[in-house]
Amino acid sequence: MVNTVHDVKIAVIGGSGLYNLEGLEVIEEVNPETPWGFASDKIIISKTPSGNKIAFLARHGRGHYLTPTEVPVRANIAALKHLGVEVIIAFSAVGSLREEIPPCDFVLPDQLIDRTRGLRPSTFFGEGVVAHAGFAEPFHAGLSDLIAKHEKVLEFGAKLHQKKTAVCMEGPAFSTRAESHMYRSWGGDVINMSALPESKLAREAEIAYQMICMSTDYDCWRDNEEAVTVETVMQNMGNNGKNAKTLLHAILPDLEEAVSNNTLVPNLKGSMKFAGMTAPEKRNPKTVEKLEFILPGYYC
Ligand SMILES: CSC[C@H]1O[C@H](OP(=O)(O)O)[C@H](O)[C@@H]1O
Ligand SMILES: Nc1ncnc2[nH]cnc12
Repeated sequence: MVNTVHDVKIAVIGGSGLYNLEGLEVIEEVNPETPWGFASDKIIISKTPSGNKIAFLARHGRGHYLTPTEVPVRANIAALKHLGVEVIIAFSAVGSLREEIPPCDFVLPDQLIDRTRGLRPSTFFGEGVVAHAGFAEPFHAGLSDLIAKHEKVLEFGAKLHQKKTAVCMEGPAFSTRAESHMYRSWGGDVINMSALPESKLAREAEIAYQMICMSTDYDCWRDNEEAVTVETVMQNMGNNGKNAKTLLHAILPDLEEAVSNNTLVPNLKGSMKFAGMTAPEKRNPKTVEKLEFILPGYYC
């Protein structure tokens, strides 16, 4: 039941300090109702320089009125999937847990540690349809490589790091110093409050998902230094926001080509077809109907 009227294959999710995409012609704003409710805000559909469509969604809403815990992530991912989205580039402001990732550097994590507290619905399944998505590699290696090729466009001396581990905490208060040290001892490189369940739900919806983390602070593990504040985060988001837009414009041609030729590896299409466990006669018809919105024909 992919929405052929819209047929938008690429989406961008903007986080703290990134509430729009500049430099692209806006075509329309849509707000589809999903079986999991409405998205954080209207989804803005724009035209790329090559004439393709691209969707933008502000994770916390434009004006930032949703805490990380309150973001309706299932509705966000379902709404994007329903528009036809196959690829999500998700931006996030993160704290750095490593000396070598100063504020303004960008990070493409390939691993993730879940420190959310079970307050966020984190699956489209349950209620009579059981399925288990593979999540050993929580981000998309092909997308990460495609993005990393464009590191040179970053300004303000920013570097781009690949193959790092993100920690996703519940928030909204920041970590204690003890927690920050613990995350470092676990191998965490950056920390945010948004990578989960966004990445997991994208995987369940068979959407290739890569988060672009933008370092804004050193969290609070540097013992004699001031701990992270919203003020520090937003100060650094000035430069980060500019770099985010520059990077996005730089990767678009390659991304559009990869999506239209279906060359992104791994190819997630069809991956959920064989993830289901529930016998057809035992499936709850109401849940089956909801799942038709994102994975049409898979469980009916
Ligand atoms: C404003 S600092 C904490 C806040 O910033 C990040 O948001 P996003 O990932 O949407 O850029 C982090 O995850 C927290 O939600
Ligand atoms: N230090 C931090 N902890 C969690 N989320 C963040 N987002 C930006 N900086 C952060």
